[in-house]
Amino acid sequence: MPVTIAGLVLAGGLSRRMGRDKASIVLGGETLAARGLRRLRPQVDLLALNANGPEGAFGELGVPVLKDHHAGFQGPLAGIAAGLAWARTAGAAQLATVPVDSPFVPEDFVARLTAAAPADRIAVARTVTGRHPVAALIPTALAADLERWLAANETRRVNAWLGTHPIVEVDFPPLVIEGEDIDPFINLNTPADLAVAERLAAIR
Ligand SMILES: Nc1nc2c(ncn2[C@@H]2O[C@H](COP(=O)(O)OP(=O)(O)OP(=O)(O)O)[C@@H](O)[C@H]2O)c(=O)[nH]1
Repeated sequence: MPVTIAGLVLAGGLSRRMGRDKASIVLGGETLAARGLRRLRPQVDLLALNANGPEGAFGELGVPVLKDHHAGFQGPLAGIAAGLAWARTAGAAQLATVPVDSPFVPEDFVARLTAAAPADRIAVARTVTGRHPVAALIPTALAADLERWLAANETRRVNAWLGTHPIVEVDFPPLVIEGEDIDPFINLNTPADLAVAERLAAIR
């Protein structure tokens, strides 16, 4: 039987450097939340958004909106924990996570990860700029392990938890746009990053 894969767009952060909620920023006529979901949808069997805004926000997107179980904006690991619990309950064997502020997630993101790693291993995307720890495919069997780890540890660094498991790093080539190499997991943290993405989205 094929493995059921759930997808999660991580949009639970505070967007302090951007100065406004990144998930609601419009790029190429759609919000980054809608864009992230649209790009991930064909790659997975079920889909959710992780966001910590007011109740009912993002309701128009038609996917479950998962809030962190851990109060106080504890970073993406809290969102991943909420996603793993949801995906496991829904019967998925693996959870693919992407950050909402990566608008060029490749069409073969999940396919490359599944091809490179057995279903019981964590697979993480890597490009020339290094590892992208929140662009990952994680067995849902690790849901309880992550909860225990969060309870037992102060740090919330994603790489700190990943380091407690064997990881398969999966290489992704650059996107070539107008002869320029672009990291497919480019991250929009600031208004300047957004200006670059607006230029790229207009071309692409
Ligand atoms: N669930 C959840 N996700 C988070 C949290 N903080 C960051 N993220 C997500 O983690 C990814 C990387 O986020 P960052 O850019 O480091 O943080 P941010 O809050 O979005 O932005 P800054 O406030 O500028 O650091 C994005 O997908 C965020 O939505 C959090 O407290 N909870």
